[in-house]
Amino acid sequence: MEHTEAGSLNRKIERVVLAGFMGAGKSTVGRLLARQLGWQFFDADEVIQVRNQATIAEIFSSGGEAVFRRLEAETIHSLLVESHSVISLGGGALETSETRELLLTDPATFLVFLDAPLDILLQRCEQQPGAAIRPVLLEREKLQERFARRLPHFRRAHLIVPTSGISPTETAMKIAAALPVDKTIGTEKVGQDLEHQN
Ligand SMILES: Nc1ncnc2c1ncn2[C@@H]1O[C@H](COP(=O)(O)OP(=O)(O)OP(=O)(O)O)[C@@H](O)[C@H]1O
Ligand SMILES: O=C(O)C1=C[C@@H](O)[C@@H](O)[C@H](O)C1
Ligand SMILES: [Mg+2]
Repeated sequence: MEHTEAGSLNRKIERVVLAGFMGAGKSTVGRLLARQLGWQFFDADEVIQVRNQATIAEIFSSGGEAVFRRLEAETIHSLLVESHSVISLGGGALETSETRELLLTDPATFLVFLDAPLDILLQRCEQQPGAAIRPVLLEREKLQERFARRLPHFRRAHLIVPTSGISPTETAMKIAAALPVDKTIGTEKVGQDLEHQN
């Protein structure tokens, strides 16, 4: 596991956001992590579909990828007001630069990249129901290119968690253990307690 420089700063975290390619485990781990922390859970892909009353496949086929990316960016932006929440992104969300910068610079957001090699990710996706109609999975010849293009964005996350060979529960536990602590508040509290004693 690897913290980037920004990821090792102690600060008050209101939101954990999970990023990674399709099959990385964002939805599975996000749900488990939210339960562990007692926080709310949002899956950006689900929220997009509910708000637009259309499946992702329908949005791709009616408006193309560009329309989907705009709806996706708006949805993620709107979720960033929620506190005590775990938010799982779609696999391509960090390709939108505004989303990327927002998630990396918002002081209350902790961005986690769930990492695994492409062959393992594809095996996981194939085992899931609905694999046959997923727009990005269907464009086989472009997958390697998408993966390579996204990797540098993912690797800027505050925390990188390799997920091969471990379970979703273990992955969620590792993230919970690596969350920054809010030392500032702790110090103030200690200071206040001492003042009361004097
Ligand atoms: N260590 C692990 N962490 C997370 N998921 C794992 C792990 N090992 C195996 N898996 C499996 O991989 C699959 C990940 O699927 P999931 O839908 O959570 O991915 P996702 O990142 O949300 O993908 P998408 O971008 O398609 O929404 C699940 O079936 C999960 O059980
Ligand atoms: O990798 C991608 O580009 C995608 C991943 C899914 O989570 C969905 O957001 C959608 O199918 C696009
Ligand atoms: Mg998902």
